[in-house]
Amino acid sequence: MSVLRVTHLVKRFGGLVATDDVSLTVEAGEIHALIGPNGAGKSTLINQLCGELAPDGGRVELGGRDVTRASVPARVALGLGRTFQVTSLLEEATCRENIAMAVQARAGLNFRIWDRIAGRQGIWDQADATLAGTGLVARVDVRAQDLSHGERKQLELLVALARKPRVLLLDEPMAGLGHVESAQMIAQLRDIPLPMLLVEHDMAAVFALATRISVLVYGRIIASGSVEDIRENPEVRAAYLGAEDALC
Ligand SMILES: Nc1ncnc2c1ncn2[C@@H]1O[C@H](COP(=O)(O)OP(=O)(O)OP(=O)(O)O)[C@@H](O)[C@H]1O
Repeated sequence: MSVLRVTHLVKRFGGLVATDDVSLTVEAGEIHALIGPNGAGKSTLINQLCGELAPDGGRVELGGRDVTRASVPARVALGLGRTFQVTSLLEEATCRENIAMAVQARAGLNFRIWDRIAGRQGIWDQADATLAGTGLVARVDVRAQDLSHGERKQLELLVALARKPRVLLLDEPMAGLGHVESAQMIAQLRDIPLPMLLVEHDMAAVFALATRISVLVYGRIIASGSVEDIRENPEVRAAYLGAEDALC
C-alpha cells in the first residue's frame, strides 16, 4: 500500500487547469521528487495534498484512507508532515521552544497548563532528542528570528519531524541556501528515514536525493522514472530548454 496516493487530481482556476489529471504515489522508503518549470502547478498540487486547496476532481489517499475532503489538521493527525516555501516558525521563540510546541501540538496539550502537566519534562526531552546530533544543537536557545536562513530551514524541518509524520512533503527545502548550506540540508534529508515528496528546483539536490522523479509541465505529469530515466528523457530536456545545464 502506498503511503500517499494521488489519483486523477484536477484543479482549475477559471480557464486554467493548474493540476491536470495528476496521478502519483509515494511509497515506503522512497524520496519521490516532483520537478517542473515555474508555474507548472507544483505548489497547487502540494496545497491539495495538504488540504489547503480543494480539488475539482480526483482523490488523495493517505495510508490507504481517502482524505480528499479532509481538513489540514485531520491530515496532520494521520501522519502528513510538511515544510513550507515561506517560513512557518514562531519568530520570538527559541529553536528548542519551536520544537517543543510542535511536540506539544502532537500531544494535543493545552498551552495554559504547560507548566502544570505531568508530561512537561517529557516535552522538553523530546524536543532535545529531536535536536540531538543536528546542526542546531549549539543553537537551541537562539530565537528563530536570530537564525541564519540555512538554520531556519533546518529548524523548519525539525519542527515538521517533531510531529512524528509518516510521510513528508518538502516544498523547496533548498530555496535560498548557499552551497555549504545546501550540502548540509542534503545530508540532513538523507538521514531522515521517512518517505518524502520533494518539490525542488535545485537539480543537484534532486539528483542527489531522489529515488524517483516525476516531471510536471502545465499541470500534467509528462514523465516519471529513475534519475537516469529523467536525465535522458528528450521530452523532459525539451521542457527545460534554456536550462539544460540543470539536467547535466
Ligand atoms: N489562486 C490562484 N488563482 C489563479 N491562478 C493560480 C492560483 N494559484 C496558482 N495559479 C496559477 O496556476 C498555475 C500553477 O501555479 P503554481 O504556483 O502551482 O506553480 P509552481 O509549479 O508551484 O510554480 P513555482 O515553481 O514558480 O513555485 C500558474 O499558472 C499560476 O499562475
